[in-house]
Amino acid sequence: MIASLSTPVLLDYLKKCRWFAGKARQVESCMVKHEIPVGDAWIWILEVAYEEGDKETYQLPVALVEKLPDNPAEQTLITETEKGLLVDAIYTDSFRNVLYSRVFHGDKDEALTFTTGKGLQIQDVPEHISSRVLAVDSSNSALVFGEKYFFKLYRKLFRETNPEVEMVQFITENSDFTQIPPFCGSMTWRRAGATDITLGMMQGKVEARMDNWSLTGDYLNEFLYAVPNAVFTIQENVFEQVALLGKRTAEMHAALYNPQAEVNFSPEPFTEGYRRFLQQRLSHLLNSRYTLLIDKYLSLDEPTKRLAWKFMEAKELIDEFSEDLLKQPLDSLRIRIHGDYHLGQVLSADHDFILIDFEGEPEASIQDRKIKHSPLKDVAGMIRSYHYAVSSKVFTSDETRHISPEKLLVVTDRWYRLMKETYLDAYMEALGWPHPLFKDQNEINSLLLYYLLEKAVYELGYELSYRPDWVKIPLKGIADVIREIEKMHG
Ligand SMILES: Nc1ncnc2c1ncn2[C@@H]1O[C@H](COP(=O)(O)OP(=O)(O)O)[C@@H](O)[C@H]1O
Ligand SMILES: O=P(O)(O)O[C@H]1O[C@H](CO)[C@@H](O[C@H]2O[C@H](CO)[C@@H](O)[C@H](O)[C@H]2O)[C@H](O)[C@H]1O
Repeated sequence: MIASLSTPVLLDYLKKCRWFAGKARQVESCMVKHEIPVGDAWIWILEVAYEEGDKETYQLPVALVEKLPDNPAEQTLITETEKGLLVDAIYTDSFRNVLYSRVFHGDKDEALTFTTGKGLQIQDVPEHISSRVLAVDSSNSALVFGEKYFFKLYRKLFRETNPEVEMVQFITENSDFTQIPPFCGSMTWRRAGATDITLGMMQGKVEARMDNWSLTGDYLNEFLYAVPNAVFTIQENVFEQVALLGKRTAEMHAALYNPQAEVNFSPEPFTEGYRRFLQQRLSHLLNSRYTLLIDKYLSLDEPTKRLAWKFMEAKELIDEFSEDLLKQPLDSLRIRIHGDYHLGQVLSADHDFILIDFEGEPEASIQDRKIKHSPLKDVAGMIRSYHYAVSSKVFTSDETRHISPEKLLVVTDRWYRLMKETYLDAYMEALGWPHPLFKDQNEINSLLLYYLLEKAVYELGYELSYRPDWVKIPLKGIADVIREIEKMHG
């Protein structure tokens, strides 16, 4: 061991890191479980045990240096030791150089296996590649090589191959879909008798102007500016962008629909087991959200309380809807999907969109993230995101502060419905009809409604925990689904 650090020292450091997910939990212990040599640095595998709940495993590359780099990031220095300054090795040139070189050569040793992907260009030899740490607000760390390659160093580790590596590699190697950054390589920790653990992945670097959440926010600013003058106007280019995203989404799903693929990626029917999974997941989500909502009820404002009541009162209706849907025969198909699809996962570059972050839904276990779903789950995710975009904008919009909430709701609902319709139409048109992924329009409608509900219920938990002011957004999404179900029941 190059240095032995106590729990308080490690914890003090971890708390400075954006990627450490345990900040709000009571830590019992934090220790270095493994030390893997990489050049003149080491990768530490940390195990964090909490007073309640499951342990977590994190990756922390470390190096000993004599002096810090100029303008060090806050997370550079871990601690001072007798042997020198212990730093996060991603901030040293030598560690980054070794990573790139080993990906480039597809190098292997006892512990680490590096692979080289199709997107890595043979002329980009390690000797000529510069590197830096990218400052992004992310749950992992991002390194850039030669301004051409983006290396994601996973921080929280799972005892499995990361779904992102599987997805990006599959799309790059088995389709001609070009709207994801191509797979360029990976880094895996391999031990006899244990499952592989993914430590990093390299992809092409995107020169993105912004993500689609910000872009949509800009469109919304223009839109809301006109609303006080009783003008409802959406520029044609906004429809074009939304339709383009629908098309790119369909192309991504077409790339993932591959009947010749091996079992990991081959399409599957709606089996009994999957239906049971869906039902259990929704019921688990609902129960945990009812509990959270009751806990936080008194802190909610009046309009949010009303929406919360609507949700609680609809419990029976929701249960019936999910039972009915999962009892009826479903002949659509399931494939691997993005799984955490929203406007923030879409980068805007060269007047087009690039889709990123295929790690799956943060709350789900790594096994659940690899379950095949109808691609309508992604479609529902993006539709919910348009609802979020317009709803969150009105909280902060100066232009609309004199408009009555009722009037504002009518206007924003109209904006959302137009975006939803445009996105869905473009998606269906690009996928082509009929398509084996969907049996008929009836199944599309029911499944979409189901996934919209599931997503909004998931979001309710996220907002109650992290952004209490936004709780009304998913609650309104749930209320919309309840209205649709009521309509179906006549
Ligand atoms: N291939 C890429 N090229 C350039 N920037 C990227 C690339 N992938 C991600 N990013 C940037 O890094 C940020 C974090 O990436 P993301 O995949 O969402 O990571 P995480 O799962 O760690 O949050 C993105 O919002 C984007 O700004
Ligand atoms: O991006 P992550 O993988 O961390 O996803 C989590 O955080 C998202 C917020 O950053 C959250 O997304 C929700 O808010 C978005 C706006 O901030 C909105 O576009 C999404 O539609 C909405 O779901 C996501 O749910 C959560 O898993």
